[in-house]
Order: sequence, then structure tokens, then C-alpha cells
Amino acid sequence: MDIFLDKIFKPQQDTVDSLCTIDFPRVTVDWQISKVYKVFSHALEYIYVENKEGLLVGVLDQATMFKVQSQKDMQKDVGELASRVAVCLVTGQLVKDAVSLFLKEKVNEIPVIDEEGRMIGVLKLWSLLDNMSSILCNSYQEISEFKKITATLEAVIENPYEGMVIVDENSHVVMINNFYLEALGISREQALGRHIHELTPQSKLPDIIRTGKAEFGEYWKVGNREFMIIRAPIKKDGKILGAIGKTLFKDMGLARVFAKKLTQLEDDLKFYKGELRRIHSASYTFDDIIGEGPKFTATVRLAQRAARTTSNVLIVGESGTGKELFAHAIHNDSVRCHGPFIRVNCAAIPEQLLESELFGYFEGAFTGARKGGKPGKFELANHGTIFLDEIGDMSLTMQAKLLRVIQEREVERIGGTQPCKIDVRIIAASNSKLYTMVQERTFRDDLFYRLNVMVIKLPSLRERSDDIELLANFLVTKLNRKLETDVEGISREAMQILQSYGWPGNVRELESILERTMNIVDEPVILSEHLPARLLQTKIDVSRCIDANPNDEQNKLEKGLNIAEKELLIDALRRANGNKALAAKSLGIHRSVMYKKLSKHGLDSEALSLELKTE
Ligand SMILES: Nc1ncnc2c1ncn2[C@@H]1O[C@H](COP(=O)(O)OP(=O)(O)OP(=O)(O)O)[C@@H](O)[C@H]1O
Repeated sequence: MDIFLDKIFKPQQDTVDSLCTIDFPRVTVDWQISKVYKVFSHALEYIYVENKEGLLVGVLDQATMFKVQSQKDMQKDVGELASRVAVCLVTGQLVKDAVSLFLKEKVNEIPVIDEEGRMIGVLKLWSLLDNMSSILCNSYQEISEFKKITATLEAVIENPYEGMVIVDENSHVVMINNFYLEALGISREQALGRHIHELTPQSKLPDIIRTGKAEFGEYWKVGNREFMIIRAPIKKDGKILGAIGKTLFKDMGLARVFAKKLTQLEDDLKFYKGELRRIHSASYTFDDIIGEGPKFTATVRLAQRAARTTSNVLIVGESGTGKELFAHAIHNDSVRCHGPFIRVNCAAIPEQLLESELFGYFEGAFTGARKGGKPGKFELANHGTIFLDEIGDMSLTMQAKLLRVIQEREVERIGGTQPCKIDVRIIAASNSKLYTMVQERTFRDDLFYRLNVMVIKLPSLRERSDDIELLANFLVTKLNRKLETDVEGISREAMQILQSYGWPGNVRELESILERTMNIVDEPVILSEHLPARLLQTKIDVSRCIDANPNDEQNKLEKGLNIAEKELLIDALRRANGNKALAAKSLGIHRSVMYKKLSKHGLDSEALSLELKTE
């Protein structure tokens, strides 16, 4: 203790002198101390404030009753208490129940902190009432805590981008930030403690206190500044303690930018929702299905009947015969037309992924499982239709799982424990091999019979060559839209070639040949020579072009020879890997003759490379 005394207590005469005037306001005592003082005055407390050097620098009001009568006494008194002052000054903490040797009283010491948080002195207090001093010390501790919270709150409120005002239950301002003060054009002193209507007559905070209901996104104008604001009641245990008013944006300019971004986001969302709906919806109806032959129209009628039932449907047919087109049309003609249409190509999805694609999975179900999990196609198709294309390519294990889904009408995500009920109609499609597969036991017969409730067999294009002209003309119109071309039609001769071809790829092949031809023709009409050589080959083989129309005035022999010549040229070039000199040699003609003939048949390098590629 002596060490502290030596270090800290160095009485100075002039300081002690000045104390005699008891110039209290010279000491910066923050509001907490003022509050403590108020309590003291009732309790007949004696209070004085020492500075860091341990000297008295002020005595609080009623404490003028303090027993210090002379400068000498004062010095003595201060000296007596200096030991505890030292402890307090060093630690900066409250010292409770210290015993004053001089006064023979219990003394409490509270550090005096200035507005910048520096400790400028120590407040000594001792009570004539025994426990009063410690009660006051406890209040001091609580007040200190409160001060810390207030400081944090003030830091939060002092947001340079938002205005904020807090009123008590009587609508008197208890807190207000600089932004708000600036907007109002007044100082903090002018605002604190005043009724909010004195600052902003139009404020609705009193209404918020009355109703207890918050208001969001309200428009508020102060001076020439406009804001969007929210007003909300401050409640504790159901009781309204006050209200808060807060601007949402620094100004309306920002609000407008925000609103614009929001609108943009909403538009994007609408677009993506639309896209998703489009992806998950069926695009075609029965009106898009072209064909007038009796066999084909009977098939369409059967499909229309199937659409109106709730049964599963199996569509069989060669590749490109329109199985998916029919599935779309059936869905769109069914009661589920407003539900999703989900397509799964069982052949395109690797075996190990098919299960998770169809049934989905939970997060962490397996390595690489997406965060949050993923719904399966069956879940996505709920209340709609799932189209299982190429179902014959599904493994026996998956077939068993699919059968369970069909029977139980529920799916269980991988990694899950609870199956989920689904309401999905299945349309499956396969090429005609499915029957053979059942016989060979590579396709489960029980599943086959579950799917085989309504069977739509689509004829190949060969079987309905009477529809080729109609289809080809329909496809030219469709492709003109897609390619932005103006092809007017197909010449009679070219049409005859199309009709005599075998079409192993069915309508899809017809569509792709027309697309490719339309991309290269300059003439308004597709002529026979525009068609790929493999179609011409068929024509020569069957010699139908020449025999087709006996009334044709043109030289049929010459035409046939022309076609044969073109085909021979292409064939020779293909064998020579496109090398014209070699091809000419193999045909026994001069290279210049070869060039002339290529030009005669419109086989410039672009057309030629297409021809060579197609085979
Ligand atoms: N009757 C038709 N009328 C109009 N377009 C058709 C017709 N049949 C098929 N198409 C068209 O032919 C193309 C192939 O049809 P789709 O994909 O439906 O055949 P698919 O039998 O499902 O083929 P795959 O078995 O290879 O999946 C599509 O562009 C489709 O629009």
C-alpha cells in the first residue's frame, strides 16, 4: 500500500486550495454518476471526487456537509483514503467495503469516467446507513452493464445509410440517429425527450403504439427528401414499451433501383418458371399428328381413347415413328393435361444413375449426392404423366423397382426411410423388340402386363407410304419456319423418290433429309438431284422414276441416266475419299470431264461434302 501512496499521492497545495470553492461542475461527471448522486442526496451520503493523483477535485452538492473543514483537514482526509484510491486507480474497478481508517466507516470507491471513457478520478462514498453504500454499489454495477448495452445499441442505431428514431410509450424520443436528425434539420438536444409530433407532425409512431401493429414500406416525405420507412412497436411481455421508425433506404433513388432490381428478378423468375413449365409440359397435341391413311387414323383414334382413360399406356413402334409425339398428345388430351409431363429416356441414362433420376435421393445418400437432395422424375411428375421412353433398355433390377412403384403407387428416395405417395400416369414406349424380350426373359412379364394395358402400335413410314406426300409437305412448312427459308414445295419427281424409299428411320429420317436439303437448295422447289444419293439408289434399283408417269413428256431415259451418272460420281468419290483425280481415274474419265459433270449435277464442294457425309 505504501508503494501506491508514494507513487500516487503527491498533494499539491494549489489544487487543495481550489477545492475550498467547491467548484463541482468543473469535474466531468457522466450521467450515471449524476444518477447515483441523486440517490445519495436522500440517503445523506457524503460524496466527493478525487482526481487521479488522489486529490479532491470536487464535492457533490449536499456533500458540502462533509467533515472537511480546513485545507489541513482536507489534506489529512485525502491522505487517509489514498490507499484505496490507489487500488481503484490501478485496477479501474469498483472497490467495495473498504474500511476508512480516518472515518472508521465502510467506504466504496467508484471510478469516475469521462465522456471519452478515460478514468479521471474516483468517487468515494460512505453511508451513515449501514448497507446503503453497498446497495448503491450494486446499482452502479447494473448501471455499468446498462451503459455497455446502450453503447452497443447506439453503435447499431448510428447507421449512416438508414434513419432511425425510437420513442417511448408516450411517443417521446428516447433515441435518434444522426441520419434522422440531419433529415429533420435539428440537433440531438432538440430532439431527445420531445414528443415525436413536435419533430414531425405527420409521424404515425403514436398510432403504432396505440394499435401495436407494424407498417412496412410506407412512403414518408420530410423537407424535400423522400423515404420508404417501416414503423414497428417495441414490445416486452406483450406490453408496448414504445415504437421504432426506420427508413429502408437512404433515399427514394435507392428504393427505385431496388424496386427495379426486384422487378427484374420477378421477370426472370417468371421466365424461368415458364421455361420449366415448358420443359415439364407436353408440346404436341393430336392436331400435330399428320397422317390420313386408314391404318394410321385408326391408330390415332385408339390413342385418343387411351387419353381419356386412367390406364397406363404402352406405345410400340420403330424408331422415329412418332412415339413421343403420341405420348405428348395423349397427355394433352387427358384430364392430367394441366399437370407436368416428364420425359425420361431410359436408354440415355447410365444404369447406375437411373434409380436416382427416377426416384430421387436425400442429401448424403451417396458420395456426390447434391446438397439438399434431389426429387426424382416420379415426384416431379406427380399429378401428371411420366413418359418412360426406350423402356426395353431398363435393367431387370430397375424393372423390379419400377414394378413396385406401379403397384404401390409410392416412391422412396435413395437414402430415405419414408415412401411418398404419388399420383402419376405412366406412358411407356419401346420398339417392337419388347415382345421378344419378354419371351427371352430379358424383360419382366409382370411389368410388361402392367404397362401393356392399352397398347398403341405405330406403323412404320414404309407401311404408310400413302402419307408420305402429306407428311413431306407438312414438314417443309414446319422447317421453313424453323430454318427461315422459303421453299415452296417438292417437285413431282423428287416426291416420287421420297415415296419409293424404304425409310428405316421413319418420319425422323424424312424430316432430317428435308432439313438438310432445304439448307442447301437455292431453287424454290426441291428437285430430285437435291436429294441424297442413297435415296436415288433406291430409285434406280426399282426403276420407278422412269415408270412412274407414262404421260411425262420429258425424256425419261435421259433422266434415269442422269441420276445414275450422279450416283456413280458420288460413289467413285466416296471410294477415293473425296479425291477427284483418283475418282475420275477409277471412272475412266479425264479430270476435267469429272469437274464438268460435278458442276452439271450441282455437286460443288459443299454439296459434295454433305453427300459424302450422309452415308
Ligand atoms: N405422324 C407424325 N406427324 C408429324 N410429325 C411426326 C409424325 N410422326 C413423327 N413425327 C416427327 O418425327 C420426329 C420423330 O418423332 P418421335 O421422336 O416422336 O419418334 P419416336 O418414335 O419417339 O422416336 P425414338 O423411338 O427414336 O425416340 C419428330 O420430330 C416428330 O415430330
